[in-house]
Amino acid sequence: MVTVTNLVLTAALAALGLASALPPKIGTIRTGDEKNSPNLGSGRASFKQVRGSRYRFNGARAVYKTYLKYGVPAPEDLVKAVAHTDALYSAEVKRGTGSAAAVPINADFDIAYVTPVTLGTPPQTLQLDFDSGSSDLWVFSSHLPTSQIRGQQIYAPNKSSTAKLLDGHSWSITYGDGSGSRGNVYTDNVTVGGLTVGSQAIECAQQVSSSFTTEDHIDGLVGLGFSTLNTVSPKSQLTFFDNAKSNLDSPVFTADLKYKQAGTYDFGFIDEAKYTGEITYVPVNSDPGYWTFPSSGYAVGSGNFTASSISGIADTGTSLVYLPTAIVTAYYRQVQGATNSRSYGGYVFPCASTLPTFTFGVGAARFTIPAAYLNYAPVTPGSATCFGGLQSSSGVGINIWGDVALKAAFVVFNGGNPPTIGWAAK
Ligand SMILES: CNCc1ccc(Oc2cccnc2)o1
Repeated sequence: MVTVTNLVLTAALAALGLASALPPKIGTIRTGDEKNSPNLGSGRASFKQVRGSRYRFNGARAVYKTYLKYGVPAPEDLVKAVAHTDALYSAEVKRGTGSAAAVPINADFDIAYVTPVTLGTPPQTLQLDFDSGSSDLWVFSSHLPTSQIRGQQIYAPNKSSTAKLLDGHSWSITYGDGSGSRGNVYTDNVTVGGLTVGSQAIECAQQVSSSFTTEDHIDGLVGLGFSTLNTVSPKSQLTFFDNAKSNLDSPVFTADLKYKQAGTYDFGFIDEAKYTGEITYVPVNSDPGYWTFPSSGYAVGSGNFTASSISGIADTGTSLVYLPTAIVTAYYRQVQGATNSRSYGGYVFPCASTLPTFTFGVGAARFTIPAAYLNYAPVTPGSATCFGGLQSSSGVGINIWGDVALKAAFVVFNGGNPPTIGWAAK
């Protein structure tokens, strides 16, 4: 790719009549596949020329080349035109997309999903929990006491030639389930599914809570909430998505989470093969920093749909669905043997119970969570008592559409202005 510096230098030489001292490289014309060329060995060779995938016809540059070819100084406005179109093309070349797997961390039930993320130079790959309910990208790191690491992959900034300490900065975060972590901050290159952000803030853990230490399949989180929630101090940092947005073909990421199998997170594009029918978009209130959107109501099993505006957040980092007590009690009234257990901290029922589905509305669209998703897991391994995938939000303080709901749909997180969220069947 021709840099503007090269161009200005060439122009300067051209102006002095010393043209073509730096023959500019125009696009990349890929020659034919030499080893399969039909007439090698006869002392003659011809190569099929094909247009390079990155080739962009640039008229101003073609004219400019003619001036160079005949050693005629190019007029100033032509040189400017060439520089301008090159800059446009280089911006276009930089535009991108990414696509990466979201893999359940547990074979038996979907506690959380992790996605491979490479950090630094040479690349260090960690499995991170993409969390639209928070906005810190933090990792298990070489700055943690070894007593707090139990099998997790760590990021070692001192082993990355592109890592830079964000001097004097720190972070500390606590999640809705009481877990948390804190530490210092570096910037480095971060790549997700082929999409790279240079100088992404990577928050290196110096301390993690016990539930992170015991969760050995999660090496950290990638916050995909709004950057206003970021905890880095004294200067808060941007999320991976906010940093990537201006280079994405479209300012979106999508979640296609699945029940007990790997799904995908896509960045910069909407994959039509991942959903059926239409996507229903509704407004997002990003003020609290979450992807807060209005649901239009609910139905339990084959019962009537109750129209009711429910404000809640789409949170890929939370396993379950947390809704107002009135809705949750209406659901468990239909489940034989269900009780709201203080000892287990929520609604439980005999694992053999037949569960109804749960349908929620987004605008005029309706999404039904299959009964299997709502039988979340035995309260302890092998127990005949199971914990519900739908729980009351009264203790949480906010309604949360976690993975149990998200994996029943294809969800578009549109970071445009204004932000919206789209839901589609799949
Ligand atoms: C289960 N506690 C540790 C843990 C793993 C992933 C997360 O992250 C969370 C937890 C709750 C809400 N949002 C993100 O915490």
